[in-house]
Amino acid sequence: MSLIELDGVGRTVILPDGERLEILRDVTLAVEVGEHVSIVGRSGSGKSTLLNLMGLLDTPTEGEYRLDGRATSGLSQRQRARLRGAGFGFVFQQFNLLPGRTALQNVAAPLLYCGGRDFWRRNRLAADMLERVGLGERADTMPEKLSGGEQQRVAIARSLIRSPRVILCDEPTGALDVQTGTEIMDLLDAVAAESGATLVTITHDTMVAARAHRHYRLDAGVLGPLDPAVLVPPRQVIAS
Ligand SMILES: Nc1ncnc2c1ncn2[C@@H]1O[C@H](COP(=O)(O)OP(=O)(O)OP(=O)(O)O)[C@@H](O)[C@H]1O
Repeated sequence: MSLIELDGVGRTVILPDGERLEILRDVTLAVEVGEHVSIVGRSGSGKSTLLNLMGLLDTPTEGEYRLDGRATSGLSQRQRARLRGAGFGFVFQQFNLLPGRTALQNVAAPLLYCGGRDFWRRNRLAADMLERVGLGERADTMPEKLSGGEQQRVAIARSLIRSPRVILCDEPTGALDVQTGTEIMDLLDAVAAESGATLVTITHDTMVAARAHRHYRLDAGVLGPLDPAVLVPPRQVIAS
């Protein structure tokens, strides 16, 4: 049994003029515990839509999504929200940090609504997470005073704070230069390996994709294998 199983999944929306737009078509994908899978596609190919489905932010209009062998189609909004909060960490291109809150407050934010023990020890957990991503000294700094790479580290610390089983990354290096992007991917790989988390990375960057164990390509909403010849080994580019 796979952790994530998409079985003939589609996502169609009805546009205001009544036209049907098929964003994803017949997507079948299985992701195992601890794997790193990448999905490469051009702008508009449906990457974010696919990631949103996996993260229970959106629902398929066709097919079935099973998480840990359990069908997600019958879940209530409340059950989906609970599973999402406990099971998934998200890392986005634009960091999505709360302005006017310190790095520590940003990292602790997912624990504000979880209740129980973790609510009361949220600041200590957040400080530990910031240490883990190399920003222990910057806990009291506002995001706007941090570099792009540092902001993404804060976002990674925030994504890890509830010990997710899956980290979903949407263009995690898209707003960073190549060197900083490489450091961020090194960090993501390291923290995922340490915690045994599964990593799914969607990107248009074949160098970022090359780091995964398995690679897919999304083309106009259709998922298929990626030709390994297009993958650029990361070290080779840094060295040149
Ligand atoms: N709710 C929606 N209503 C109408 N169109 C949508 C909706 N969601 C997505 N789309 C369209 O579906 C296509 C795929 O969107 P998606 O954001 O998944 O692509 P993407 O591959 O992530 O693109 P990018 O790399 O530019 O972010 C786009 O053409 C987008 O405009």
